[in-house]
Amino acid sequence: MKNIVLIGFMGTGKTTVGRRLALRLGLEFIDTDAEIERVAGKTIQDIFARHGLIRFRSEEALVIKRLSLQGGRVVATGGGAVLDSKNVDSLKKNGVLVRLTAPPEVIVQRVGKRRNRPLLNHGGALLETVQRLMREREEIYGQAADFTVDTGALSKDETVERIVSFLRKDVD
Ligand SMILES: Nc1ncnc2c1ncn2[C@@H]1O[C@H](COP(=O)(O)OP(=O)(O)O)[C@@H](O)[C@H]1O
Ligand SMILES: O=C(O)C1=C[C@@H](OP(=O)(O)O)[C@@H](O)[C@H](O)C1
Ligand SMILES: [Mg+2]
Repeated sequence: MKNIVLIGFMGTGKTTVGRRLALRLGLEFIDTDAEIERVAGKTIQDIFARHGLIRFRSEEALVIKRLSLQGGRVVATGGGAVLDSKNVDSLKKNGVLVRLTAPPEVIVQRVGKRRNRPLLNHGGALLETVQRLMREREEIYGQAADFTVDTGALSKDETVERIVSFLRKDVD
């Protein structure tokens, strides 16, 4: 069985929905950010602050390469994971890629509570930063995705059920 891989922008719900989806399907859950933190023994914020973005991306690529060797799990990626086409190739070899989206205003609400995403923490206007990054990444997410769920007006469990029905159709 392939992995079910959640991709998409920060705050679309990859980590939260991924964990629920794994429970729902009785599969193991893995979050690439949590795995990077475990391997490095540091938080994502620390890795960015001490070593920078490029080092974070290389840790992320290593984690993705390794986890793509195994199937049958739900994988939540970090929002920038698919910016590197090598990561997309690794994830696609052994996984179906489900993209989560949400409007920028919803993203701002969701990430607003906990400012633990270094790329959104530079002190500028949050909505504008989200809109700009989203525009820059839109095409890449769209090309990588096998299926897209707009989570903007959905609860977490409704999002899970959309993914489950897509997977059922995919198997038939
Ligand atoms: N309908 C929804 N779907 C997914 N997440 C939601 C939803 N409504 C609120 N959230 C909240 O949005 C926040 C960001 O979710 P998270 O899973 O960390 O996103 P990501 O991993 O894509 O950055 C969490 O606090 C989550 O509980
Ligand atoms: O979009 C990005 O470049 C990032 C998204 C984050 O993960 P989430 O999408 O789970 O917030 C995390 O990997 C890091 O802060 C970089
Ligand atoms: Mg996440």
